[in-house]
Amino acid sequence: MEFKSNHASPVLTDPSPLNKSRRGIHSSLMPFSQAGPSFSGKYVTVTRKKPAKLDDVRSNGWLDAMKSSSPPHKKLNKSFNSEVTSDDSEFGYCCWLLKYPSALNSFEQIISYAKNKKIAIFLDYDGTLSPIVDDPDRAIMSDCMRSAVKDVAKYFPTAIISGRSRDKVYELVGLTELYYAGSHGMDIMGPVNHSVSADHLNRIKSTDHLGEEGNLFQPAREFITMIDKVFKTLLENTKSIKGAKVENHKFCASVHYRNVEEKNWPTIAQCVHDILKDYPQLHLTHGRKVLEIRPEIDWDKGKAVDFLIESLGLSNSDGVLPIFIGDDRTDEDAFKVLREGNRGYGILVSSVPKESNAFYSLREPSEVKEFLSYLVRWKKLEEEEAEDE
Ligand SMILES: O=P(O)(O)OC[C@H]1O[C@H](O[C@H]2O[C@H](CO)[C@@H](O)[C@H](O)[C@H]2O)[C@H](O)[C@@H](O)[C@@H]1O
Repeated sequence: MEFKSNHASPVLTDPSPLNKSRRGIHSSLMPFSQAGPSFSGKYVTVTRKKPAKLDDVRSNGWLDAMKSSSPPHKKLNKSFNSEVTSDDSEFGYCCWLLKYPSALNSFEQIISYAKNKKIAIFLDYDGTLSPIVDDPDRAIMSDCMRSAVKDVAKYFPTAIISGRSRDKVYELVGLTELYYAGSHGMDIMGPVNHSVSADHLNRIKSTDHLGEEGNLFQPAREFITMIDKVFKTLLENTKSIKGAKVENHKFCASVHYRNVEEKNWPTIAQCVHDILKDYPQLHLTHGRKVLEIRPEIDWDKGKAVDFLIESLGLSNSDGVLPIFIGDDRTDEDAFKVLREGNRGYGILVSSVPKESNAFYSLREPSEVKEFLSYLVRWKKLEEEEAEDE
């Protein structure tokens, strides 16, 4: 079955830059002219920055990228609900499942491949362990999810790799038995007891939230001051845009537009563009209704997965099966690393069809919880059987 077509395709193709060659926002995409005040004739006229024609922005794909960056809210779906629409989208989803089968329905297959292998679990936070909500500060993980993650970490080395700051994600998850990587993997606290190759020069010994010794790896250390400055400027420049929210993740900064009226999205884009113009050492990535400014270094969630696998002493082995579960564009880097090396499974969490480097899919965080519980049950059983033998 062909999923991609120009019309009425069930698949949301992703027009945003997943690859590094399309980083940043070209100035032609911006809504305002860059010219300053001009003076003419006998009257002094100040040329106001003019909003660009929406059509220009649209034809360049910028607004499309912003729009397609997250599925619509459930509450919106309801208000526009019609049986035909929901049947159509359900059909589209079922077709999509042929390409990205449900990890729950494919569980037997996954564990048959995992037999005699050591599974390592990598989890994204927002949209994977917690549902997507309007206010990023209210993205709370349920108690059942917390206990599912806690259980899985008893049996498998488990790490959370989030776009949020490491401190923030630890605060939200609150489990001491995991490894945490914040800022899209630019801030990793890994285990200390395994040797890591010498090229990871930014690795230093440190203590974790419990005061335990760990290996702290921060490849973008020199950007901390710059990101803080960028965060403050963004805060100032977006303060008049209703609904805009800026976050400082220490090694990257985010500008949320989920709660901003669509007509103001070009203004958000302008603010981000202005920053990128001033800081060529930074670049843009897209998340779910969020623009993120990151250091221009060769590091992402995929590299973070590799780093953690090595830190855990699990690299260089056919006996390891890494599984990464995530929901947004930044998770694609990790899916890609696992797919390219044929090393493990990426599982995309999505309730709508979209192109991905993942192998399997789960519809929403509740299915993630179920999948983690399946893994625990299977492992327990395997251990009990081994004891009986
Ligand atoms: O890598 P993640 O753990 O998935 O973090 C990615 C971003 O997550 C947060 O934003 C997203 O979730 C919010 C709460 O549900 C939602 O309001 C927002 O629209 C989403 O983009 C976080 O606030 C971002 O800073 C992270 O980069």
